[in-house]
Amino acid sequence: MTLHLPTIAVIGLLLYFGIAVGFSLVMLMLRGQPVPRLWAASLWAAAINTAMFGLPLPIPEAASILIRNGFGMLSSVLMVAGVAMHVGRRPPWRAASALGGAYLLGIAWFSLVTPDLGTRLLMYGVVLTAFKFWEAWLLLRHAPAELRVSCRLAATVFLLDAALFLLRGLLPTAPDAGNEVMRAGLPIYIGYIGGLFVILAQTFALMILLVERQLVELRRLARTDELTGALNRAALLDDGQHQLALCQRQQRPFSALLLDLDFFKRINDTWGHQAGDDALRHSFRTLRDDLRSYDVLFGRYGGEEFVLFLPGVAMAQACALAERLRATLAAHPLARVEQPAIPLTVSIGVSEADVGASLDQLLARADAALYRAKASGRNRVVCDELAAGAGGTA
Ligand SMILES: Nc1nc2c(ncn2[C@@H]2O[C@H](COP(=O)(O)OP(=O)(O)OP(=O)(O)O)[C@@H](O)[C@H]2O)c(=O)[nH]1
Repeated sequence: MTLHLPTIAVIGLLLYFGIAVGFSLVMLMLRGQPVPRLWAASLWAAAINTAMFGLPLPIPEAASILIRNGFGMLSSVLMVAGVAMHVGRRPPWRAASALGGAYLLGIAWFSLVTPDLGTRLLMYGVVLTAFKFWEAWLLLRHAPAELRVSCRLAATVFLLDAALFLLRGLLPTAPDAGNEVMRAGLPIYIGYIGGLFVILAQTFALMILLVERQLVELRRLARTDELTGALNRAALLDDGQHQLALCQRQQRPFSALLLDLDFFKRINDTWGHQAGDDALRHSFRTLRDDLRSYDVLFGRYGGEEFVLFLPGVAMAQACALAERLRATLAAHPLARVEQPAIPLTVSIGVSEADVGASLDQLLARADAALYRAKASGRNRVVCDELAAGAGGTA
């Protein structure tokens, strides 16, 4: 098989342009997101770099080498910046540009002052290896827990790419090769053709990173109440079911609080729906802040009702916590700009799960207790009388 560099470069060029176009479409789909934008720009810079490799320009060779390598470095800087942003780090613009700039100075020296293809290839291999290691390190070291799978897969591909860049850099070219790098034989073929496969693998790795992020975001949205940012009813019941089953297996107590804001309709009717929404947000945040030190499930059950599940907590402690929450909200009215604050109170029903009880039964008993709290004047806690040792508190 006879291979020569321009052939490989043309194949790489077609591949890179195809990938750059495809990724730009992905970027348009995910409009507004900076990471796909950086990666699409990186792939375009790599495509131009490859195009200049395969299709010689009518300009002096040294200028062509510098411009070509400039696009190569631009591609690497954009890629590592995108990877850093993807894992929630600040893009390392300065460090990456410094590495790219130092590399370009070296390339200028070894193309203008003492032209040496072997040294340029060595430098290219080493610097690209450094960039790929950097990207893999960012993905492995800083991946958020929920994105770990895709980050590990992508890091593996980046490390493979690093190994191929190192191989290509370290393999000596034939002494009289000139631009005919491929004359060095089979290992060089493997390095360059392997590189083409890794371009594809890297594109899929980038797609996997984006797909997992979108899935995590969709899942978060599906579990979140839009108005308050609390867990929504479906997520609350789902997680509650799971925690209740776990507590029952471990023979630990499990309690539930049903919290209902008092006279909420009056807030809407008196100060408007917007003030009602503000009151809901404020109530949730105030109660959540008071619960920060507890390992609990707290979310919006619907309308002006919230539910708190307390795994491992028995009735007496749950009632004490409910009383604390009631007092906290009563002490924190909704402050408004240049208008009187709106006082807020909450009625709370508390229940504890019996052996083998379902979540529905637990909530029904908390609801019955809440009904009694409302009937006996509101702004109070009632603990389910069926639970052992429990009593109402006002
Ligand atoms: N602003 C706003 N109001 C809501 C929202 N969800 C439910 N509501 C209102 O909450 C009010 C609840 O009214 P009621 O069920 O009569 O309860 P209440 O006025 O709090 O009376 P008690 O619970 O008996 O103290 C209704 O007017 C609903 O329209 C919401 O997301 N935003």
